[in-house]
Amino acid sequence: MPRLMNGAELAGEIVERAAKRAASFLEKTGRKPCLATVLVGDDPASVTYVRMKQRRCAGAGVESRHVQLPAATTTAEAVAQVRELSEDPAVDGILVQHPVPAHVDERAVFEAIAPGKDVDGVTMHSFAAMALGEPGFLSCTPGGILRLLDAHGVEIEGKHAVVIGRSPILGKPAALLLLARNATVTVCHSRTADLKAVVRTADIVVAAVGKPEFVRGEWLKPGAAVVDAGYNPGNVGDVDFKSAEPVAGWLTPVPGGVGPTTIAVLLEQTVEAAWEGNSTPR
Ligand SMILES: NC(=O)C1=CN([C@@H]2O[C@H](COP(=O)(O)OP(=O)(O)OC[C@H]3O[C@@H](n4cnc5c(N)ncnc54)[C@H](OP(=O)(O)O)[C@@H]3O)[C@@H](O)[C@H]2O)C=CC1
Ligand SMILES: Nc1nc(=O)c2c([nH]1)NC[C@@H]1CN(c3ccc(C(=O)N[C@@H](CCC(=O)O)C(=O)O)cc3)C=[N+]21
Repeated sequence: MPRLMNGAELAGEIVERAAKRAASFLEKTGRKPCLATVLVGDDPASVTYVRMKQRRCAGAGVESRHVQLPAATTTAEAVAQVRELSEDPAVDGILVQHPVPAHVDERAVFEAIAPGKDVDGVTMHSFAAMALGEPGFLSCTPGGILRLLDAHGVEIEGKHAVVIGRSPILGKPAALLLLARNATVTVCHSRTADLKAVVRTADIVVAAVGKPEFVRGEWLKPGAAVVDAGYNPGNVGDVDFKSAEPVAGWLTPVPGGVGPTTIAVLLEQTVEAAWEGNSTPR
């Protein structure tokens, strides 16, 4: 039986610490740290995620301000909105919910986030910092994944980490963070020739595919640490939990694994952003 990597519990600890720092920020400046969330369109899953983030903020003494833009918003309009938030001294962090509608240039909207407010780690600035191993805001889900591994004593240095998926906010930055910790990293994607054979050699597997129960226990090296970043409709991960459970050494549940740590890192980085700069005393 694997050791379960409990993300809900770890997230609770991270949020508790962030809440204390948010309280002292309030004491010092007379205002709470503030996260602005931007949602373009009304995709029901995105609406749910944004609500979850706002609820977590409220519980930690972080204010949230929501900007809802219609699905027909143009790239220029969305960029202008985000720029406004970037210039607003009362806003400490900005999260633009991915995905935006197909006609909107998501990269352009992300780049309108001021680097000091990129608490979701989606800008080229943050990405470059992760790639170079420089300090900066982490992409939240990969940041949470590293926290989960560390909290459970999973060794990273010198290990073979296989990341399945190479999206800009998940797979690719997860690979960069593991590399910065001296793992030997392989990044797999839809054109990978023999995925099963690669996964078989992994000490650490990060599944970020977006396909329910895609990774099977039979693919795994016995004892591997398996992180399931997938979050598919019906709260189903990208790893087939049942077949992975008898083989893995460590395993994240879905729900209660990577999801809660993602939001915890977002909150932590928002409080950090508030302390670091744009704190205008009232
Ligand atoms: N818990 C959390 O906080 C978060 C969870 N998620 C979840 O993580 C999952 C992935 O999300 P995201 O990265 O945004 O998804 P994307 O769809 O952007 O990326 C999926 C990646 O998986 C690869 N892929 C697709 N099919 C295969 C295949 N058959 N074999 C190998 N690789 C394949 C794609 O390859 P290619 O590049 O070649 O197309 C791509 O790189 C989803 O379930 C999502 O809901 C996402 C963000 C945050
Ligand atoms: N710019 C951007 N940044 C993101 O971080 C981002 C995004 N866009 N778009 C969508 C995905 C998805 N995502 C989740 C976060 C938390 C849970 C989470 O906490 N899930 C709970 C379950 C909660 C429930 O459903 O009750 C769990 O896994 O235990 C899930 C999914 C962040 N995303």
